[in-house]
This record gives sequence, structure tokens and C-alpha cells, in this order.
Amino acid sequence: CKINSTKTCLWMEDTGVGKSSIVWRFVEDSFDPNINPTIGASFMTKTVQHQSELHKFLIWDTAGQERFRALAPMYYRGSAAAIIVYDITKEESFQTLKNWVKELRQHGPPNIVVAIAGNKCDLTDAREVSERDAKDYADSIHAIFVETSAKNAININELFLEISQRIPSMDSSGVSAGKGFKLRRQPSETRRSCC
Ligand SMILES: Nc1nc2c(ncn2[C@@H]2O[C@H](COP(=O)(O)OP(=O)(O)OP(=O)(O)O)[C@@H](O)[C@H]2O)c(=O)[nH]1
Repeated sequence: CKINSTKTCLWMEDTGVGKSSIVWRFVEDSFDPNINPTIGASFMTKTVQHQSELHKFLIWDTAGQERFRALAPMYYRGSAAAIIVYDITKEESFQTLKNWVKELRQHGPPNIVVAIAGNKCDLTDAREVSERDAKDYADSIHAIFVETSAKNAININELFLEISQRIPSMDSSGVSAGKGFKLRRQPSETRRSCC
């Protein structure tokens, strides 16, 4: 197998949208309803096989609390992808996400792959952000979009799979193999509808 090395940064302004829970679900396939807020940032890795390639994710899970906001550039600089997470039951978290997209566009790496995850899609009765509005916004900025539930393990693996498909191949030392970066607009065949 060829090894692709990817650095992924997970971040979003609001605390409690479920960033750490998404990482835990992806890396450990577990969910803790009493998970503690992240302090500073935490780091985890996971290697997944896709067709003939092994893809290693190096994941920085950044803290959403206001007092840690200034640290975000340390993690998104040099990242191949950023996942911005909002909570579908909090309209405000979707609005503030747009500020992070702007910051990323202005100060992040030029070809960074942006993925937007609308988390907690198991809480349909409390929904404040429509899937259509979020998808339209993601399309307008050429970002990956999925609704996820870390609690019910919906679309978590699919999210990372789509990211790995959009990131240019790298050799085992982490150097880009020189393939042009192409946006793939087709939705993943494996993605599930959230509700
Ligand atoms: N119902 C539901 N609850 C979730 C889901 N994901 C996370 N939660 C809950 O939301 C709360 C916050 O989750 P975290 O993963 O700590 O959120 P975070 O964005 O990492 O928060 P910070 O570390 O403060 O930035 C916890 O009580 C989780 O159990 C989900 O998919 N569905």
C-alpha cells in the first residue's frame, strides 16, 4: 500500500458543537455524553485504507472556547484540510462558522480543503439550521458538506473519506507527489442521509 500523510485540523469558534466527539467517534468508535471541553488542543492519529492506499490522518482537535481562539492559526497553517463544525440545533453556530471560513480564506494555506460538518443531526426536533441552506452555502465556497452525528455514528467515516479523496497524494515523507489539486464536486457514494 502507498501511504498518504495528511494533516487535518478540526476547529470552530463555538464550544460544545461536538468537535472532540467527532474525533473520538472516528478514532475510537466511541461516544462520551460527559466529554470534557478541550483545553488548548489535543492530537490524535488514525490510518484508514481506501482502495490501494493507506491514509494517515494527523488530527488537531482545537478548543472552541473564546480564550483559546488566538491559537487557531497555529493549527490551520500547514494543514491540508480543515473541518469546521457547527451544531444544527444552534443557528448562531452556523452564522459564526462563516467568519471562520473568511479567516481561513485570508490567512490559511491557499489550497486547504474545507469541510463543513453540521453535527448533532440526531437532534432533529431541535433543528435550527436547514440542511438545504447549509449545503447551498458549502457549495458556494466549494466546501465538502455533511450532516453528522457523533452520537449515532452517522457520516463520520464518510466525512474523512471525502477529505482524503480531495487531498493531493503525498509520498510517505509527506511530500506532495505533484498531482494537481482538483476539487471533486460529486457527493460521496457512501454518504448516508442523516435523518
Ligand atoms: N446529541 C448529540 N450530542 C452530541 C453530539 N456530539 C457531541 N455531543 C455532545 O455535545 C457536548 C459537547 O461535545 P464536545 O465534543 O465536547 O464539543 P467540542 O466542540 O469539542 O467542545 P470544546 O472542546 O469546548 O470546543 C457533549 O455533551 C457531547 O456529548 C451528537 O452528535 N449528538
